Amino acid sequence: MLKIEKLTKSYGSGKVKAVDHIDFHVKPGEIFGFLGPNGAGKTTTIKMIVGLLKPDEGTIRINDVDNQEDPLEAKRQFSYVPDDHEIFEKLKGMEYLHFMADVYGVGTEERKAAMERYLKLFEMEKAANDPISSYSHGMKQKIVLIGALLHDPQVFILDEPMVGLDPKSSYNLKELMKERCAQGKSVFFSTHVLEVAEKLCDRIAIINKGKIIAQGTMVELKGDAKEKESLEKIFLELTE
Ligand SMILES: Nc1ncnc2c1ncn2[C@@H]1O[C@H](COP(=O)(O)OP(=O)(O)OP(=O)(O)O)[C@@H](O)[C@H]1O
Repeated sequence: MLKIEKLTKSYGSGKVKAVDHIDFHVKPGEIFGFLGPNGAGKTTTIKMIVGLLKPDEGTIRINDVDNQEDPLEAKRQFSYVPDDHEIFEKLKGMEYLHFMADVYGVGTEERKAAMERYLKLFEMEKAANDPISSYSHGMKQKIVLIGALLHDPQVFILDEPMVGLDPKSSYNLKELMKERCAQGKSVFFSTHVLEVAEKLCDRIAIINKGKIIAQGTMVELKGDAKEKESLEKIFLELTE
């Protein structure tokens, strides 16, 4: 569903190798966590997957569509929730949602039902009529999440999605991730919250200095580590 092979990206004419020949495969029905210390290469990887950065080498297939050969079709296969919220602040929440639904060609009835469901779930019904410029960080995160869910993507890609969400919204997002996976869709997200990754993810990859240093289920990762304990201990041991 999301297949990454030999993906590589350098900045500053090759001086900083941010991502160095990484491979991973997110299967249908899987929640896949992407972990790593600050500056490890997570956001660079995600930006290549969603088409915001051009890889130096490697391939990215989203739902069997190569994102360099057919970028438009590849973009129809996923939704992306970035870690910064560079959205149209002058729009009202509702206007932004209609814009997103238009971009993805979501029909009138379908968008109405999805908006009703997700605005209620994230307690944004009233705020949807206010300009996004008046929103808190968490509210911006929620409107971006709702916009990303409207076209019911096969692959849901999120960069640090829990940051700024209150406990209830964070819980609801985790439940939504599980629901999507039960429907055979995939979720790929980066996080620094190891407890969330440990509880939620079917599989995890740990990236450090641009290279994937461990990958697998929690059981498999524990098998690789000296300390057969928490993901936190495994993470600290592998990235030290
Ligand atoms: N636009 C850029 N120009 C030059 N170097 C960059 C640029 N963006 C990222 N880098 C460098 O690439 C490396 C990987 O950065 P990246 O943002 O992908 O890491 P990250 O794992 O997402 O980090 P964090 O957890 O801190 O968000 C770092 O060394 C970073 O300094």
